[in-house]
Order: sequence, then structure tokens, then C-alpha cells
Amino acid sequence: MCTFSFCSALSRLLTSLQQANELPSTDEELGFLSDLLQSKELHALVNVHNKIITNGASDKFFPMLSTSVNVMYDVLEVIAVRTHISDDCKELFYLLQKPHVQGLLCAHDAVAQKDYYPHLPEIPIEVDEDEETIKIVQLVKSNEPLGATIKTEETSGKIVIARVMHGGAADRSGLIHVGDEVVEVNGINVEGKTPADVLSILQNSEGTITFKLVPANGKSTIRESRVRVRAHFDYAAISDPYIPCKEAGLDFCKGEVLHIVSQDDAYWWQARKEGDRNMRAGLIPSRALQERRIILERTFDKDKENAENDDFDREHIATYEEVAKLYPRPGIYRPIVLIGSPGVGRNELKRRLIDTDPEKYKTPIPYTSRAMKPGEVNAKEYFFVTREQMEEDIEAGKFIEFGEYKGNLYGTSADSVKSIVNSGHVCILNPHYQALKMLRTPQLKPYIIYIKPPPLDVLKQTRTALNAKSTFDVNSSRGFTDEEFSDMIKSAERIEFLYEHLFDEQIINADLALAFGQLLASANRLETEPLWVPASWVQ
Ligand SMILES: Nc1ncnc2c1ncn2[C@@H]1O[C@H](COP(=O)(O)OP(=O)(O)OP(=O)(O)O)[C@@H](O)[C@H]1O
Repeated sequence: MCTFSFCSALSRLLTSLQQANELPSTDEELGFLSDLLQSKELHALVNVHNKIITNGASDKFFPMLSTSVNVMYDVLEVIAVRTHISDDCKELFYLLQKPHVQGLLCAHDAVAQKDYYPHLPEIPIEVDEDEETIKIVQLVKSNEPLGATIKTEETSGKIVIARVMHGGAADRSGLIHVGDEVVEVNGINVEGKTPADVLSILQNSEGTITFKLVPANGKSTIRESRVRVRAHFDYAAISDPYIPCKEAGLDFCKGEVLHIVSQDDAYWWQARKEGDRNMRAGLIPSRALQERRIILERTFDKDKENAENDDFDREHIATYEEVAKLYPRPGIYRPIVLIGSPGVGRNELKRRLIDTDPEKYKTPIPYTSRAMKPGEVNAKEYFFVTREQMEEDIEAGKFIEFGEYKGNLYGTSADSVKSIVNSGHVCILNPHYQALKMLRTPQLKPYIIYIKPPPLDVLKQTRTALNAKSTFDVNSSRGFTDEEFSDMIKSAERIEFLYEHLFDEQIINADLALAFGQLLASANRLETEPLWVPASWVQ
């Protein structure tokens, strides 16, 4: 790289321009070029460029981190709910949101990640046109993996760098790029060898590893994407037979939020766990790949079993959901939706939460087509409407749930939920799980808590101890039967299978006091902490 002589190269070019009388250009073009070469702006840019290159080469200026933008977002998140603490906090909160401060941090990261343009040619001044340029890269072997994968290029049979993992040793060196051809490793020619052979050379080397590489044409710089997703499946690289390199895999569990740093490869994305300080990204299956696997799995399962399970089909294939943080909005609270199998205890939990502060927590008043009984007041226990009116509104999709009991219609309207939210209260609902699709909208932004029954023996024991009343038989006040307990668990399995990807949280309702404590903590968290929601709710 001819970096140090860049300024002198500029002046030499300028002098030769002034002497060049025979160039086939007009005076106007020469004048323009000469003005450009003498302009203050270009000189300032060259200076900046030279500084970056010289300082970048020195260990003294090694960046402390290359993701200050992420740190800025983390800090924003922490102080967003604490601006009342002090004026300094408030000032920092506003400062960090200023475009020029964010621009500065972005520029810092671009420099730290060596993501700056233009790339000066790495070709030495004396180039033999017929000879391929070779670069020699030395890395010191440590416990950390190299952070790059290799493959055999189909057409040429050569070993090439398939991918460079974000933040890994190869990426940080800035010297190894996707498409570079590997010619030698530690003096051993790799021609005709398989990637596995090369891997074993690497594994058996100690100390410094020397690569002889033919640089790829059109080197690509890796820019980090800002996409965050919530995973809807568990992943363990060790048991994935198709991952190109198990060591490079990133394991995760259902529900975890991942920062997708690169989606360049159609099948293998690079990701980090959100909040993980480890800068090295790992490989995870892309959405397309995972969807394909799920479809295949389901076809296989269907073939194995019979048509009996048809109604258990889930039309939605849950792999990753793009998410973003939603900051609490004072005076507008997200509705809390309790989902679970009949009898699991949602009413009990809802009632207890409302009892803590009836002025704050409200539940929608249901509609009914049944006649008002003496002593009843409209809009107290129910909104009383005609059957025709209710049927019309159901048809128009105005009810989040409805049903018929003893010839009368009952239901909860979406407008009732909206009006509770708009009046600054916390709406708490325990609808049938089928209502979830209608409720989970960008307008309502519900927080969905799944109330899960404990294992059968604990379920029986806890309900018997508190003399729980069965909800399966409205006409008699008795405890749950063994069959009802089993049905509760079966129904829970079905709900989880169908809707687990929509749950924000799960509470196991074993010990009632503990379960309620967890619900109360979640309700408080909703008001104070930024939480992940589908990205489309935030835009
Ligand atoms: N953790 C628990 N331990 C013991 N009893 C419980 C527990 N949770 C709930 N119960 C009791 O179980 C019974 C049924 O609870 P609840 O009415 O809340 O169920 P539900 O989920 O609302 O049912 P449904 O949807 O059928 O109306 C009640 O008597 C309640 O007090």
C-alpha cells in the first residue's frame, strides 16, 4: 500500500500535469483536475486517510471496541427510564440521540472495523502482469478459533476462504477475505487437498500460522447489519450434520434474541447473542434453511403417523421473528393477555392482579345478547345488546372472542380493549387462545403471558391443597377430576404447539403465590423496561 507517499504522489502528479502539454485533454479538463488536486478538501481527506492508515497500523491505537454504536444503544436503553434521576442523565439521553453524535460513533466504528473506503490497491508497484499476487498472512495461534471457514471451489477445485466470521481473529486481522485462495499453510502446499486435510494441518500447528493466499478479486468489506431476531427453535451446532463447521456454530435456545450480523450467505447467517460481550459471531441456519428443515420434518412426521393428527397442523412456520425494543410510553400501557388451558388459573391470577390496584388494572366488560336480569345494570357486568346487533358486529370482526351459551351470545369487543388502553389503564385479559391472532396487532401491542400447568402430580397436589374449584362444570362447585387434570395438560401441550412463538413469557402456575408474584413483577417491568416486540410494531 503506497500510503506514506500519498501526499508526495499528489504533488508529483500535479507537477507532471503542469508539464504535460501533449496530453489529449482539453484545457478545461486539465484545469479541473489540477484544481481538484490542489483543493483543500482533497488534502484534508488525504491527511485523514494517511492518519487512519498510519495509526491503524500501530498497536498504540488499537481500538478498545468496534461497536460503540451498540454500546450507545445499550446506554440509551438504561437511561431512558432514568432521565428523572438527574439533569446529567437527561442531557446524556438527549445528546446520544443527536444525529451528529450518532454519526461520530458510526464513523468511529467504521474505522475500528477497518470499514473505510477507498481501498488502495495492495499490488506492489512493480507488478508482473502474468504473475498472480500472493499475500502472506501470519496469525498467532491462540485458544480462539481462526474465525474463517474454507471450502473447495467447485469449478477450479481450489481451496478458498468461504466465510470470515464477524469479530473473529481472521476478521480482526483485516488480512483474510472471502474468496481468497489458500495456496499454502505453514509451508505445506494445499493443492489437491480437501478442507478436512487443511483443517488437520491447522489443528496440528503450534505458534504462528502462515498462510500463503491469492487475494480474491473485488474484496468485500463486512458491514454489520443491525437486525435482531427472536429465535423460535432451539439450536445446537454439534447435532447439526449440515453445518459447514461445527466449531463456528452458535448454539441458542427458543426465545433468545440474536443479533444477525450478516445475511450474506443464503443458508448460513452469522449472529451473536444479544447482550453478549463476545464480539465473535457464530454460524446459525438462515430463515430459508430452517423453514425448509421444518417443512421436511413435518412431512416426515405426517408420513410416520396417520391423518389423525391433521388438525394439529400449524400453518405458520416459526423460525425467527424480527424484533426491536419498545420503550415504555408513559400513560399508554400494553394490555396483559393471559393465555392457558381451561382451569389452569388465569381468572384467579387476573383477579388477584386487579385487586392490587382496581383503579389501574381493568378488564373489558363483555357483551351479551341475553336479556337483562332484574337488578342488573347495563355496562356493569355486561353490555346488553340485541342478538342481531351482536351477530352483525361478530361478522364485521369487531369481537376478539365470542361464544354461545344456553342460546345466548357472549363476547369481548376489540373496542373495549382499546378504550381501556386509551384511558390510561392497564387492560388485563384472559381470552380463549384462538383470540391471540386478533389481539396481537401493532395497534394493541399486547404482552402475552402463557400460564402453564405444572406436571400432573404437582397440579393435583397444589389444587387439592387449596381446595380448587373445577371450571368444567358451572352448575356444581366441586374439585377437578383426574380426567380434567389430564385434559388441562393435554390442552396446554396443544396451545404450546400452536402458539408458543407468540408468547412473551411463561409462568408455571404451581404454587399460586409464586405464580402471582411473577405476574406482578412482569406487570411492573412492562411499565419500566424496554422490551422486545415485533419490529413492525416499532416502525
Ligand atoms: N396455583 C394454584 N394452586 C391451587 N389452586 C389454584 C391455583 N391456580 C388456580 N387455582 C384454583 O383453580 C380453580 C380454577 O382457576 P381459574 O378459575 O382461575 O381457572 P381459569 O384458568 O380461569 O379457568 P377457565 O378458563 O376454565 O375459566 C380456582 O378455584 C382457583 O382458585
